[in-house]
Formats: sequence, structure tokens, C-alpha cells
Amino acid sequence: MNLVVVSNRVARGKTHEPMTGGLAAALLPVVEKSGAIWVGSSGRVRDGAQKEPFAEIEALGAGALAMLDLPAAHYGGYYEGFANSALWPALHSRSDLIRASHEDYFSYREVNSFMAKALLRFQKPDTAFWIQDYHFLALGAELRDLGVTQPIGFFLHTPWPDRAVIGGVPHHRELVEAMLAYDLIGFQTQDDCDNFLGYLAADLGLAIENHVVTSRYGKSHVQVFPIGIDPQKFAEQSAKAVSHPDVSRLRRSLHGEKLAIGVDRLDYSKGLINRIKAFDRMWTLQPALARTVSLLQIATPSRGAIEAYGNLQSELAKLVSDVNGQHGEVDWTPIRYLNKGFSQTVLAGLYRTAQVGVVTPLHDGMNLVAKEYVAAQNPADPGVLVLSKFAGAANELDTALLVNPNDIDGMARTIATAVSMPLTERRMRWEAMMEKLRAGTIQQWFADFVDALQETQADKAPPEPVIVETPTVWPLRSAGSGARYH
Ligand SMILES: O=P(O)(O)OC[C@H]1O[C@H](O[C@H]2O[C@H](CO)[C@@H](O)[C@H](O)[C@H]2O)[C@H](O)[C@@H](O)[C@@H]1O
Ligand SMILES: O=c1ccn([C@@H]2O[C@H](COP(=O)(O)OP(=O)(O)O)[C@@H](O)[C@H]2O)c(=O)[nH]1
Repeated sequence: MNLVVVSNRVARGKTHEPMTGGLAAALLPVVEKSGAIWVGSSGRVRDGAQKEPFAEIEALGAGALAMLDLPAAHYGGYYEGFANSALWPALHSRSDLIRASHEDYFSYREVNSFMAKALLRFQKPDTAFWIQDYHFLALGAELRDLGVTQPIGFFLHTPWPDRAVIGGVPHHRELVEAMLAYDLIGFQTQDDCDNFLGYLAADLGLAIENHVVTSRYGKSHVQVFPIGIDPQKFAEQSAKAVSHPDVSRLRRSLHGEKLAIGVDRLDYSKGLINRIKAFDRMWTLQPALARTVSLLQIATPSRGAIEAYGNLQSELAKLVSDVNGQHGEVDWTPIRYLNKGFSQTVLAGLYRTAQVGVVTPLHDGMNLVAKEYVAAQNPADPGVLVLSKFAGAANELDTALLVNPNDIDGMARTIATAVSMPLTERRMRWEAMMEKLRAGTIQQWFADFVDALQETQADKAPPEPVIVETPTVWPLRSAGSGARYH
């Protein structure tokens, strides 16, 4: 099978650089090994891209990475607009933040259609397409409209909320109907899957049998595939990274004091405000914990052109400054707050240095940081994970200290409990979590999805290999080493 993976953001094979987001971080090692072609945005835009598309193509393991310049006229409306100001807030149950104009929706559909046409160049008779995430809900339908009959799968990395919330997204009905062009639709958790099926049944009046729904496109299989990490890799990296200059400088600066760590994109879904308030509350209620435990919060800038993100950045910076002003001493800073990214190698060492990992999103598809923190611990003296019950990861990491991120007092008490947890209990909880991580690796996730996508073809007539030639399908101009695709 010739696999074509598609996502808005792609990652280049450089593990010494920070990864922006879990999707790119998770896919890089597995796509690299699989020999697939990974197609996504180059992060650049181009006037007239629809007439003359431009892709930078480079080798990626046994396969290739194709990075497309997206149409300048539609990029903003697609990425900052419909994808991240309408779909993202809705998918994270923040109806209050939904902002969507008809122009943005038009741009979103234009970029989906642009991507579909670009993908035809990578199509072979035995191709299977695997589309990632909410940026491309309608890409499968666009491909079907272009005559593609090969298997097309879709995986959503975010939550799928209650049907009432989805109902608040303009054009929700046509988008969900378009999703039914996918042969396989994957979700992170059973709750997401149930919410989606609930929408199909109640809003579209569709019958669902054994997680299979039939629409004008045929059958779509709806299943759960919790994304994982490579725990072995994080364990090895973290053991090595203790001697990295950033990690050893951090350790020396602690003077034996305990450390809690948070690593998040600066996103309102991550619950950063409530987290900082919980630390504030903890130091207020238990002053003995001042100087005993501090917080290192890495908050990597994200989607800064969107108002809600800019507002969060200002609010958070002010809150951190207030809390440091309140609890700090001439020789002690309660919160080290960094707006920059680190490579995963360094992160692994930072995770291992911290006795407590705090992962407290209000809603999160999975949250790979939670899994990475666990995998990076020293088996002889593991740290404690404080984890929101609203992160997808909580389904597997159920021996973490689970918290309600809206309950600031509760979180404050739980962080204090984590700081003083005895070694035997830490080990017991950690070993149970490691077992789950070893059972659900990223390699397993990738293989399970691809196998399930192939299985969806069992009840179909063998596909006619269709290579569509229409005047709207253009050749890609390319740069780099992969000209073999053109
Ligand atoms: O590409 P950006 O706009 O910079 O955003 C970064 C990514 O954020 C989201 O990541 C999700 O995927 C993770 C892996 O499955 C999951 O653990 C996390 O809960 C999700 O939030 C987004 O879904 C990606 O498309 C973005 O690339
Ligand atoms: O400075 C940083 C911060 C984060 N990450 C990576 O970014 C990903 C974040 O994924 P997660 O699922 O936690 O959240 P997302 O940002 O995708 O919503 C993880 O793999 C982290 O290791 C990184 O490489 N450097």
C-alpha cells in the first residue's frame, strides 16, 4: 500500500528543534519509518497558488515530506479563521469563543479543495489517504468529488464535544455530512466517538449499526484510536539528558527544592490560568510549601494572531507576575515562566528533574505531555503526575492524581499531596501508568489505524483505479530532493 498522510502542520526530521504541537511530534517518527508521503502546509503562502501550486519536497526516511504553499487569499480565513476561531473553540467546548464569518468558511472550503487537487499528484492505484484533524473535515468529500475511490481515513486529534456545542458551529451540518466521505473516522476517546455518533443519530437522523454508519458516500466506520508515544525513547532520552547544560543548570538552581513542571502551548484549552491560581492558592494555604516547591511553566506561543490567544498571553503574564510578586522572596522565585520551546531531548531531561508534572487542561484531545512526563521518570524515584480528568490521556493514565481543572482549591490540595507522596505509592502509580504507555505506543496507534482502514475495504467491490485528469488538476512545482513525484 502506498500511504499518503495529510495534515496542516508537518514536522521536519529534526529532533533537536522544538515540536509545535502533539500532532507533528507524534507523527514524525512513525511516518518517517513507514515510507509514507506526508503532505501539509509549508507555513508559507503564495499569491496565485491555486493556479500554480508550489511544494517543497524532501526525503523523510523511506518516504517523503511535501510542504505546500497555501493560497495567500485564503490562508488567514482558513487557519486563523474557521479552523482555529470556529472549529477549535467548539471542539474544546468553548462556544463563547466561536467567531466565524461566511468568508472564513469559504476560505476553509477553498483550502480543503486546493489540498484535494494537490493530493491527486500523489495518487497511485494502491494509494490510501489518511487525513489528520479538524483543518480538513471536508477533504475526503473533495477527493470523492474528484473521483477518488481509494480508501480515505480521518483521525481527529481534538475532542468531539456534545452535539449541542457542534450545533453552534456555522455550517455544522454540511461539514459533518462531508466527513461521511471517509471510510474510517477515528477519535481519541470513547466519549468523543459517542458524541459524534450521537450527532449523526439525532441531528442527521442516520442509523448506526456496530459503529458503522451508511450515507450517500457508502459506509463509514467510526472507532477509537488513542494516540500514544514511544515511551522507550523518552526513557532513554531523559536518562541521557540529565547532563545537558539546560538540565544541569536547572538542577543546580533548585538547591534541593522540589520542582513542578508544566509544558503547554499558550492555548485557552490548556487551563493555564486555573493552574497558576491553584499554585497561588497552595502557597497561600500552606506557606510552608513556599521555598519547598516551585513551578517551571513552559508556555510556547501559539496562534498569536488570534485575539483570544493574545488576550490569554497578556492575562497569564500578569497573573504570573502577581503571584511571583505575592509569594516571591529576594532569593526565591515561585514561578519560572518561559515563552519559548525546547527540543524533546531537553524536555525529557526537564521532565525527569521535576517531582511533579502538572497537566490540567480544561479539555484536551489526548495531551502527549502527560504521557511524556511519565515515560521520562527515573524508575527508582518517579515523580507524580497531576492530570486533568478532561484530558484524553486520563482514560489510560488513571493512576495519576486526577483533578477537576475548574476546582482551584481541589487542584491546590492535590499538588500539595503530590509533593509529599511517599516513594512506594509513587512507584505503584508510575508502574501502572508505564504499563499502559507500553501497551499503547505511537507505533501501535499508527499500525492499528492503517490496518482498520484496510479492513474497511473488505465489504467493498475492488476499487477501479481512477487517475483523474481534469484541467483543474495541476502539476506541482517543487524544490528539494523529491522531484520524483512530478
Ligand atoms: O498546528 P498548531 O495550530 O500550532 O497547533 C498544534 C497542534 O495542536 C493540536 O494538537 C492535538 O494533537 C495532539 C496529538 O494527537 C493531542 O495530544 C492534543 O490533545 C491535540 O490538541 C491540534 O489538534 C493539531 O492539529 C495542531 O497541529
Ligand atoms: O517546548 C516544547 C513544548 C512542547 N513540545 C512538544 O509538543 C507536543 C505537545 O503535544 P500535546 O499533545 O501535549 O499538546 P498540543 O500542543 O498538541 O495541543 C509534545 O509532544 C511536546 O513534547 C516540544 O517539543 N517542545
